[in-house]
This record gives sequence, structure tokens and C-alpha cells, in this order.
Amino acid sequence: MEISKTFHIEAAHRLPNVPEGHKCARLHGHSFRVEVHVRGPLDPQLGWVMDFADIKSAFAPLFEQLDHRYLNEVPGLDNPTSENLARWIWERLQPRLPLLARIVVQETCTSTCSYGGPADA
Ligand SMILES: Nc1nc2c(c(=O)[nH]1)N=C([C@H](O)[C@H](O)COP(=O)(O)OP(=O)(O)OP(=O)(O)O)CN2
Ligand SMILES: [Zn+2]
Repeated sequence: MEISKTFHIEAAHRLPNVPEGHKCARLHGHSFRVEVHVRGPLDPQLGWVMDFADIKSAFAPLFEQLDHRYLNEVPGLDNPTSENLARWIWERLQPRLPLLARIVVQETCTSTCSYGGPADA
């Protein structure tokens, strides 16, 4: 069974490698929506895959590094596209959350990246 927890991150970025004149080369901000998906067996006694609060605790150090930040200054995020942000989150979260199944980064209402780990690269 799969569950997910959603986080809202306010952050600024610019994309340094886009072609000249691309609007995303300019500094701008987003209200990022990040979904952390966890997949595993249902515990018959507790009636859950894992406590939503434990997903929140695992994500908290990453939230602190991302929220209200200029993402380009975060180590490992010099080109903070949705794709790179999803992978950055996965690499740091998976060791603490072995049941991690997917990271979804929604940059705008209409633009989303969904990443299921290295096999999904
Ligand atoms: N594959 C990707 N393409 C783009 C990314 C990205 O991370 N991955 N990022 C951007 C920019 O950050 C931009 O801020 C968001 O792009 P876009 O969806 O084009 O934004 P709009 O709000 O202008 O979208 P509309 O739906 O056209 O209004 C660009 N591309
Ligand atoms: Zn952007």
C-alpha cells in the first residue's frame, strides 16, 4: 500500500543553464509542493504503513535546508530544476526512509516532476 505526505516550500531560484533569453534564467520564486510517497505492507495492528508524523520528521532537515532559501546556494542544487530537486530530495531522504517510493515536485500549478529513484533516472 502507498501513502504520501505533502510539504509546501517557498523558495527562489534561477536556472543557470537555459538558453539565452529564457525567462527562467532570471531570479524568481515558487511555492513548491513536494509529495513524499512511501510504499510498504499494512501493519495489521496499527492499521497503517507508517505514521505520517514519521515521514514529516524524516523530511524536516531537508525542509529546513530548502524553505525560504535561494535554492542555487544550497549545496548540490546549483541548477535547481524540478528534476534535480526531486533527485536531491530522494538521495538525502531515502537513507532515513527506506520505504520511500516516489518524490513528486510541483513547481507551478501546471508543472510537475515525479521521480521514483535511480532506476527512474
Ligand atoms: N523540465 C523542466 N522545465 C522547466 C523547469 C524545470 O524545472 N524542469 N523549470 C522552469 C522554470 O523554473 C519555470 O519557473 C517554470 O516553468 P513553466 O511551467 O514554464 O512556468 P509558467 O508558470 O510560465 O507556466 P505556464 O503554464 O506556461 O503559465 C521552466 N521549465
Ligand atoms: Zn522556476
